Amino acid sequence: LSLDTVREFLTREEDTIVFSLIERARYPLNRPAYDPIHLGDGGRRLNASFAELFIRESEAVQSKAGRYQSLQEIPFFAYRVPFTLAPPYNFTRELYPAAAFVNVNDAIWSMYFNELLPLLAKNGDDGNYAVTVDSDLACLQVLSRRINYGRYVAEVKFRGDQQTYTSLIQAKDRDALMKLLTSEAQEDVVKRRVEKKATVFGQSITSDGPIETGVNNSSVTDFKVNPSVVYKLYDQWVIPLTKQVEVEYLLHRLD
Ligand SMILES: C=C(O[C@@H]1C=C(C(=O)O)C=C[C@H]1O)C(=O)O
Repeated sequence: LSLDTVREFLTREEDTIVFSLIERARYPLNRPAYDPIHLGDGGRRLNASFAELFIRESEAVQSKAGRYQSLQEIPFFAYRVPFTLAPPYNFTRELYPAAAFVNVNDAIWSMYFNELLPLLAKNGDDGNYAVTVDSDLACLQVLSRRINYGRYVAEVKFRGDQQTYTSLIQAKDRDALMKLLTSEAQEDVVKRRVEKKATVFGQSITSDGPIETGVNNSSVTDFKVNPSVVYKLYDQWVIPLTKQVEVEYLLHRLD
């Protein structure tokens, strides 16, 4: 584990994030999938939306299949699944055990449904609720993995400067920790790269004609997902939440 390898991991996740957003943007908003009122007895019996039920059941299957044996994966719902069906594997435990539980899945959940989804999907309802919500799950899973990977980033940064981090952790100085782990230059690189990936991955490819790589010379409607929405996703949510995970992890790093 080094700063280079954790940054390579985050870079690769950008591809998955952009493609999962492209998939979700294919479908209209499909609002009935997100409101408990449309399920069961006016929503009173189940008290959950179709999206919640779908995600909970899907995660339960994946939990049984061992998905969450890896600390890189954190479910949105808690499961009491007694055993895994998967072949056993000894995952390397790079994280500090007392801090490994840190995650911001609740914040990711509400950001995704309340802020991002309305920017991603056009108004409309085509009834394809299962495929639509399946694509939500794919987005949520990769966003969760990327953002909660802040634990690994924080572990690397802690090991790289134990003395400074230790005194700030002992002083519980969140602001100073945030400042120390922040690299504005790196954030700028990430945001500009991910916006560019959205312009490249989100084009309709034809057998002739050039591939555009700039945001400025094509109109936004040409792209399968608006590159400025992807920029905004990283600027306002992905990076700030990743840093929040880093700070929370560090605050438990000496427990
Ligand atoms: C993840 C890192 O820590 C912080 C968060 C970043 C991000 O979420 O992309 C980028 C730079 C840092 O401010 C890092 O240094 O790579």
